[in-house]
Amino acid sequence: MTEAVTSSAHAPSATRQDLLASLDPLLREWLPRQRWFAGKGRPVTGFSLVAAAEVLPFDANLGLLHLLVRAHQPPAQGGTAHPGDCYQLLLGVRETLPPRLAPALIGRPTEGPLAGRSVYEALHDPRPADVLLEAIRARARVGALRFEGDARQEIRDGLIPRLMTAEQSNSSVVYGDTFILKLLRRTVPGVNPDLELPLALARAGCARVPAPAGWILADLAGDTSVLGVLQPFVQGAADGWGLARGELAKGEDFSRGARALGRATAEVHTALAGALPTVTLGRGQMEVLAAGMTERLETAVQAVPSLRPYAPGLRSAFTALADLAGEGRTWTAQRIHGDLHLGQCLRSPSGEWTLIDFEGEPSKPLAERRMPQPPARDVAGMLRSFDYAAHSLTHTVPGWADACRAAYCSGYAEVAGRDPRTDPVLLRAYETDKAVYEVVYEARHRPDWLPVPMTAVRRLALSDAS
Ligand SMILES: Nc1ncnc2c1ncn2[C@@H]1O[C@H](COP(=O)(O)OP(=O)(O)O)[C@@H](O)[C@H]1O
Ligand SMILES: O=P(O)(O)O[C@H]1O[C@H](CO)[C@@H](O[C@H]2O[C@H](CO)[C@@H](O)[C@H](O)[C@H]2O)[C@H](O)[C@H]1O
Repeated sequence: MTEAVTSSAHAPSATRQDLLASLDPLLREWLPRQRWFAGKGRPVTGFSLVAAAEVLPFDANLGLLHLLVRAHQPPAQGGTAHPGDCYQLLLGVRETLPPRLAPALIGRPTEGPLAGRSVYEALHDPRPADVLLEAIRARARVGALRFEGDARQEIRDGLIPRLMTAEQSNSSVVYGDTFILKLLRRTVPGVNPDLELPLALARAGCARVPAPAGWILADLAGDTSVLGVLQPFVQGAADGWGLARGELAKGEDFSRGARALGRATAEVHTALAGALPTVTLGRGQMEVLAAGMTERLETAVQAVPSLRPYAPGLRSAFTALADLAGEGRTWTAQRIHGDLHLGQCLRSPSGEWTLIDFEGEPSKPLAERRMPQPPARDVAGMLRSFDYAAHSLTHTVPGWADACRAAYCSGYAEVAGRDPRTDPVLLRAYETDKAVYEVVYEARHRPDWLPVPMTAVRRLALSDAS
């Protein structure tokens, strides 16, 4: 198997174009239906091939084709022209598809090099999924693909792969409940925080984040893109979102869990501040930050008109922050998680919290996601999440979210030595920014959920941190 993954390379360009031409009609239909497709609502007008590698050359009724494909789409309304997002596709190729893989079928090309064969989503199939882990173990190189790993973590063979079925922005395969490989679907060249930050935390000895055991890179035109990260699987873990809602559904308090989560968040922040550069943000930078929040609000109001009546109140959260900066206040910024919510926190059966998914907001450029930011941004994300949990159930317990929010901040303060609530203007600005983001997110992806962030919008528009 190792031999197979190391022996192939880029297909010659004429063949690559044939390959893409034969897949084009299938992908036009299939790609926009995927949960992780970022360009929903705009037609795909064509594809170009960024890279192609036969990770498993077609033989004995099975092949694994690795493609990086750019999907061309017209710009979003009011947006500027864009070369199109690049997606990572792992395509299985078989002469005949066994019935168990029927749901994974993408289609059967009618012409070109794959004519008459079944092309399917390879991650559903244990055999090609196994080849990826083998390639990491073997530190293989296939065309532009580079499979690497941490020599100190043993990856034993024989781990049975299964594709995660959870709603995700990417795709993950669990190997024998020992490792989990996340394959990033929308790929961008450059250092990806989903690998960068867990590696930095592992080096700093922070055990709150699973230490990367392997990773998959692509070297393209002088730039490297991160395509996948393999991490230890937290066995028997439950995520904070399910746990918090479970307690609330039973009428139970979740403040002990929230306090422990606050401590875990502060541990990660402290480790990141020690491992990577921190900067001081003064008037200029904070005014830019507040202006960015205001701009996002204006865009959100255009996209979701029901925000309009609350816009002045929401805007005041951002002007209050700019005013404070104008008075000479400074803030320390550092690398943070960037998209922290209850769903990114896993509790092991022994009660330890782990934080996952350091990708940041995937829709933002890498440079922006990698910028140091005040840690209050992550704290605000978690505070929003407790509020989300409280409003996502039909019956609620009065004061439940407030108790969680207070406990989380207290736990954070116990470790960090500073309570996020002592900076209410910054916290309100970040909470408001997040709630506005959530309104747009829900309007686009889960319209039934829109009332949840809208409740917060009404509260935040009326609140005053001073
Ligand atoms: N190390 C891990 N151990 C156990 N489960 C994990 C681990 N990492 C991720 N998961 C599970 O996989 C899901 C998706 O992972 P995540 O990194 O959030 O992917 P995405 O960016 O695609 O949303 C998580 O919600 C969690 O249930
Ligand atoms: O997990 P992702 O990185 O894909 O984050 C996106 O989807 C989240 C929903 O799955 C969304 O989070 C919002 O809903 C959560 C409950 O489902 C809640 O815990 C969060 O607090 C709330 O923001 C997230 O905003 C979005 O970026």
